Formats: sequence, C-alpha cells, structure tokens
Amino acid sequence: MARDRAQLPRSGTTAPPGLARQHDQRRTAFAARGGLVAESVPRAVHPAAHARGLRARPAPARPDQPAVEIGAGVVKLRVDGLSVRFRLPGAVVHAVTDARFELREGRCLALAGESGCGKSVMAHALLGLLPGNADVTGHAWLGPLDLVAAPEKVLARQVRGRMIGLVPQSPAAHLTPVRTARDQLAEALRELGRTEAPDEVAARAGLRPQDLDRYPHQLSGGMAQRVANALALAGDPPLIVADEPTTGLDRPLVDATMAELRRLCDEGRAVLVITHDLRAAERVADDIAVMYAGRIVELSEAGAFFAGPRHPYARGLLDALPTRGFVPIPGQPPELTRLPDGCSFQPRCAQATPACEELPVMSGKGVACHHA
Ligand SMILES: Nc1ncnc2c1ncn2[C@@H]1O[C@H](COP(=O)(O)OP(=O)(O)OP(=O)(O)O)[C@@H](O)[C@H]1O
Ligand code: NI
Repeated sequence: MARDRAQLPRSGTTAPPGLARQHDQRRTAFAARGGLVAESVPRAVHPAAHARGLRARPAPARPDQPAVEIGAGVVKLRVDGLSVRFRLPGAVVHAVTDARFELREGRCLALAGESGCGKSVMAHALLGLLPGNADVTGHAWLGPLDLVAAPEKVLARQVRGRMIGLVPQSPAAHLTPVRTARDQLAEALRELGRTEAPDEVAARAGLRPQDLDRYPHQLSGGMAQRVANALALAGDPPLIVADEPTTGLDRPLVDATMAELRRLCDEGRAVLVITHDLRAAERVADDIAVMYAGRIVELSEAGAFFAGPRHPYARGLLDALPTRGFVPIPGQPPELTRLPDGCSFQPRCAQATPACEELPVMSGKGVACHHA
C-alpha cells in the first residue's frame, strides 16, 4: 500500500495545521465512541451544523444530468448533487463537487481515487463531521432524512452509530490511548442503549475476549482495525462507511478485512468502502465509483469496471497497478483551489481534445468523459 500511495500523489491543498487538528479532534471523539457522538462531545467540536447554515456557492444545478442506475436492492442512501467547499483565507477548496450515487442494501460501493481527491471529505459530509470552515450543499437522503440539512442533534442521536457506522481512517489513532478496548466498546454500547456484552460484539468482529483487555498501543494494526469494526457495528447500523480500512495492513489482513466487509453486505447492510487499493476493492465491491479532483468521473458495476474502465483516468489507475503493468499516470492532480473550467483530468489525459475545455457531464452509463 505504501507503493500504491507512492503512485497516487496527493492532490489539492493541505488544510492549515489548525484546521486539520480541529478536524482530527472531532473524528477522534467520534470514533472513540464507535462512530457515535453523544451529547457528551463538546459543542465547540461540532460546528458542522453551524457550517451548514453558512452555505456558500451552491453547486451548479444540472437538470440535464441523468441518474446512473446500477445494481438492484433497496436504496439506503441517495446522494444527490453533494458538494463541499472549504473556506480558507484567500482561497476556496473545491473538495467535493456535485457527487451523485446510491447505496443499496446488500451492496458494496467502493470509492476510489488518488490521495486528496475528496473521498474522506465526502464520507465526513454524510456524517456531519466536517469542520466549521466547510460549506456543504446538495442532498444525501437517508430515507426521508436529508443528512445535509439535518440538525446536529438528529445526526448525533439518530444517525451516527445507529444508522451509519463509520470505520475511520487509521483506527489506532482514533482510539483513546488510556482506556482498554473493552472499556471503549462498553461505553459505545451503553450510549447506544444496547444490552449485548462487549465480548459478544467483539467476537463478531473476529476479536477474542483477551484482545479487549489491551490498550490501543498494545494492539497490532489488524487488531486495532477489528476494534474499529466492532465499534462501528456496535449499534447494528444498516449502513457502514469504511474509510481506507486496509491502510497499513499486510495482504492477509487486507483480505480478512475485505471478507468481513463482504459478510456485512451479504447480511443485508449497505457498505461504502473508501480505498486506494483497487485490488482490495475488486475483492469486495459490487460497484465502483472513481473520484478525480472532487468529482465522481466513473460509476460502474465492478465486473464491468475491472473488465474495461471507460474513463481515461480510471484506466490509468488500473494500469498503475503492479499486476497490470505498473504504468504511473503522468503529471499531478490539479490544486482544488484552482480547478480548470473543463475536464479536470484534461492536462494529464492522452485523449484530450479541445472538446475537453468544456466540463463533461456524467452520462446515463456512468462516465463523465467526452471521449468515452
Ligand atoms: N478542513 C479543511 N480545510 C481545507 N481543506 C481541507 C480540509 N479538510 C480536507 N481538505 C482538503 O480537501 C481535499 C480532499 O481531502 P480528503 O481527505 O477527502 O482526501 P482523500 O481523497 O480522502 O485522500 P486520502 O486518500 O489521502 O485520504 C484535500 O485537498 C484536503 O487537503
Ligand atoms: Ni481519506
């Protein structure tokens, strides 16, 4: 994965240290409660609802854009024109632009793309976990509830942990260092009003009772991952968001984690897995969404995607895999503060023509490219 990371340069801007820290504190508080944020988390750490009140530039409306229909099953989450902007002094980061996709029960959607393309920001937008300098527009329908418009109280009491479980990026860093895994799981269960014993929930995530006696620094990467999974599953949510669940794991653990996510799907949950690792995605995903510079540029069923991706960027990502030629994509992603007007991939694209000066619209077949 270090190799995958090396091939996939970070795009866009980096959050100033203060903002990044604020963001991390909130994620930590969230993950330490098993993807649950109860009222005990200070309000100051939850400015997302406030941020939603300060909407900036809405994403351009696009009535011409058809919905991409993939897969069967009941829709659990419908993301419709979701955009996220971060206000920085003198600049605006276009982190996510006009995202549209559905998560269905029993299906796993993998969200792939180079580092910095907006994957985690999208996940955090769904959970109301963005910092105060974020403006979120569009909709994310969880049944009749629009997660974008929902007040923080509703997200905290009804959504996080109960409806949507988050497996955070780098789980070890998100556990409270001074408390055992059992303690943290017990607290999450208590806050969710669940009566199961921590050992029972942990067993479902592949942990032995003695593993729960450990403090975070005593957990291996794989065990910390399982503790994070157990925390995310504590409230038995129908929808799971796993943000890079395999980063830093060796291949057998990657396989085990993906098998676990697959099992969650097969039990009827809807799973969104964010990953750099297309090989891992291939093992678990029913559908693949490829993001580039904040936009979803291809959305396909996994079988069709791996047989022949249609967007030139998606092809580039596959060709960059060690198993598929190891050919890196030339160039760098654009700064998210200065996106080109047309296709963002155009400067790196071998197929670019003058037509690419115009923004390609996502087609009904799930690809946003003038040449697909
Ligand atoms: N609080 C913030 N303020 C300003 N910019 C931010 C903030 N948080 C994230 N960003 C920017 O938003 C963009 C998308 O970040 P995001 O974390 O979603 O990337 P990612 O696709 O998850 O990457 P990775 O694979 O490295 O985790 C990046 O350019 C990042 O620097
Ligand atoms: Ni991320």
